[in-house]
Amino acid sequence: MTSADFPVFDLAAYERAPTDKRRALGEEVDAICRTTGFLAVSGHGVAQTVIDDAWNAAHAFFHLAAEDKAKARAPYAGYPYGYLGPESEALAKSRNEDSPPDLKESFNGGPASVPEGLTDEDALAFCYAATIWPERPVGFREAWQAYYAEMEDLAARIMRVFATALKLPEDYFEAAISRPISALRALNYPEQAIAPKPGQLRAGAHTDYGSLTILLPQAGSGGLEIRDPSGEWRPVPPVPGAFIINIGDLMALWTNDRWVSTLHRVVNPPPGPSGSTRRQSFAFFHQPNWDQEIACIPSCLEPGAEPRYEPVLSGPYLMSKFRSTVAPAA
Ligand SMILES: O=C(O)CCC(=O)C(=O)O
Ligand SMILES: [Fe+2]
Repeated sequence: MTSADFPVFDLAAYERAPTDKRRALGEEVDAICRTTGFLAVSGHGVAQTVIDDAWNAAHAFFHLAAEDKAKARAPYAGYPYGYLGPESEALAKSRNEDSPPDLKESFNGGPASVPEGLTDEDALAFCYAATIWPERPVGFREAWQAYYAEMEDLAARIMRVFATALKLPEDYFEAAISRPISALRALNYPEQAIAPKPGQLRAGAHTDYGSLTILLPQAGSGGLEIRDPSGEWRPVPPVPGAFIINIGDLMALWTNDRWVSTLHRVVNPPPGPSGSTRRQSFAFFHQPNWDQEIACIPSCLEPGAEPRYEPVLSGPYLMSKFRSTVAPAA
């Protein structure tokens, strides 16, 4: 692992390594997840063309006229997929903090198919709801789905690293993520011609809700910050050729807070012509099976200690968090 300011984990090197070396690398990941849970992953093997095609498709979508983007709009507030227009979400509300809406718009898509035999009505109405695809740009859906599939695969590989880091068998999480309900979100943070309201950010401070998030911030961009263990806000740099990974609430719950689901946010660019830059990112939110119970992993419990949290179900937990962030119509 190389580490200047920010840890970079070489996934290809890990996967090539023999068991004892994997354990040693896992210990480094454990140390990171105990402090911030944010690291860069290189050696991921995702083809650059897949990344570029999805990135360019999202870029073209966000540059359509507002009425064209609106054709792919989510049909009602709280619907998870399709286009969510400007100021429709306030992430800080997921932590019961009243906040103006985030200065962003997004396009969101869910799992490619519904698992056979799934009948849970909430699951069907929420995470298996249809993605509202835009008609333009041409090829958007194909590029999106190719990137989504790569992210799902990468997330499963990282979950194997996490199992090793927790000194568990590598396939420990496999059954819990066999029918994942992950979501991919393309984010556009527009140029800020008008000054933000007091307390209004590009993305308010929040933790992510699921198992792990795979972020691709725009190359060379700033704005993403994490609150480090000392309580200071610290920038997370985009790392060329790597994805930024962070763990979410379910990993903290699973590990009884051995690992931290770190607070993060996207701050506004400095005012003025040079600072009013648009920023794009991709966030893939990996989420265990809808009906998977997430409870403290026995080996994460110190002898004599009690679990800190009641178990939750992956899907209903995600749904309640997501719905808590819906901003009232302006
Ligand atoms: O855009 C980014 O870099 C991060 C966005 C984020 O944290 C989120 O949407 O959960
Ligand atoms: Fe986030």
